[in-house]
Parts: sequence; structure tokens; C-alpha cells
Amino acid sequence: MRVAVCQLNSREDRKANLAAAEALVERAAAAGADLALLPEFVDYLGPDAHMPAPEPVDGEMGQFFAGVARRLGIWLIAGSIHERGPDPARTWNTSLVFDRSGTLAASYRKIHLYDVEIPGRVSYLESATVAPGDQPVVVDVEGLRVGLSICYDLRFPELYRQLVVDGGALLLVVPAAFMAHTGRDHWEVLLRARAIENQCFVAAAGQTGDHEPSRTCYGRSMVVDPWGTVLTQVPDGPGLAVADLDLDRLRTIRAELPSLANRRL
Ligand SMILES: NC(=O)CCC(=O)C(=O)O
Repeated sequence: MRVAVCQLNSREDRKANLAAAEALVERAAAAGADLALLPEFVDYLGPDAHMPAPEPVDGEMGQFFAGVARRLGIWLIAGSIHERGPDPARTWNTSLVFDRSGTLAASYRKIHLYDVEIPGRVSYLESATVAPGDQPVVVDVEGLRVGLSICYDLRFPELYRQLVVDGGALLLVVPAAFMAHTGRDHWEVLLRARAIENQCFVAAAGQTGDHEPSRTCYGRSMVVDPWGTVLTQVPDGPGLAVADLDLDRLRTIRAELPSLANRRL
């Protein structure tokens, strides 16, 4: 299984964001990727006041990404879009997974919402406009069990344990718009920790750079192996990185250092 992590600088211009996303998925397909991962807020990362209306999963955004997956014959995780829910005041922050024929194989609603106040640095109240999901989701990608999550979820190890122990995930994906301020110290450490403690591959695709009105994202999209080694990483700015997942290596690590099997709680 070859995986591509696509790093974007999505902004207010949705058409431009979709064109940039599609161009990266085209590059991923040309590089032989089976699965391409796009970041959180892939279609829009701008002022709340100008946010496009939320949609059902089979709305315009769902149809757009389904078409990209079908045209390129690739599995595609559209990191997140704003899904319309029953509460008119709050959307869901939802990942959409499409198979090679463009069929929606799964969707996941972000469970942990980013409500954080770091004076002078980060002020964010995601729960004011987003409702939390409540279902962990694992999707079968041609025999590979893939556990879904979004950005801030990364700080909650119990979610990933559930994806692995109950769901059998061997790959954990993390589409993100991780803040530069926290990302500098936490992003790689958390990704590698989730990989090591769960003896899983982790693929993370982030937003990068400045976004209106006042947010800077960390980027550094990467793929980590079950030993915690960073296999590949995207430098600053939009771009992609590709890695092959060696499942024999995963099995060897789990057999030689059976920390998952040795759990007592
Ligand atoms: N979009 C998010 O969930 C941001 C998470 C983040 O930056 C963090 O530090 O956690």
C-alpha cells in the first residue's frame, strides 16, 4: 500500500483550494499512490463570516471529491469539510473516504473539538460552530484497516487505542490544521507516540502557512512507521510526500516487542 500525504494552504477562495487539492491528488496518483490523504478544512480555511454553507456528505463537496477519486482511480480521504447537521448553528467537521470508484466508503465526524485559550497565541472555540461526533470509525481499504481521526483528536490516545484494539486498525490517519504555535513542540512527538504505542503506521496531512484572519498552520505532513521512524515528511509550503507501508515490518515489530499483546488494562 502506497500512501500520499498532501499538504495545502487552503484559504478563502474555495475554487482555488479545490484546484490545489485536485492537483496534489493527481501528483499522488502519478506517483503510484493507492491512497491520498488531504488535510482538515480542505475546501475552506478563512473567516467564519464567509464560510460556505455546510452540506450533506453527498453535496457539492462530496461529489467533487468522489469525482476526483473516480477519475484518478485512487482511494481518497478528503480530510474534512463542514457537514450539515440537525443544529442550524453548528456543523460537523467531517472526513470523507472515497474508494477508487468514487463511492463513499466511510465518513468520520471529529470527536474532540479544539477549545483552547493560550493568551496572546491561540484563541479558538471550535465547539461554538461545530458539534462533536461520537463514533470512532475504521474503514477497510483493500484489506488494510484504516482508523480515522482529525487534528485535535491526536491529543487523545484513548481514541487511537480503540481504533486499534476494537477496530483492528493498522494505519491511523490524521488530517489536520495544526497550529504553528503548538505544532512546533507537539506535532511530531504526538504522531510518533501514537505510532509507537499502537504499533501502527500513522499518516498525517496538514494545512501549512498563513490563513485569514489570523491563523498559522504548522504543516510538516508526514508518514510514521510502527517503530516511530518518520518515513517521509513534506517541507514548508504546499506539496506531498509518498511512502510505502511495509506490513511485514509491522508484524515483525508486533511479534518482537509485543507491547499491544502485553496490555494489562
Ligand atoms: N484544528 C485543530 O484541531 C487544531 C489542533 C491544534 O492545533 C492542537 O494544538 O491540538
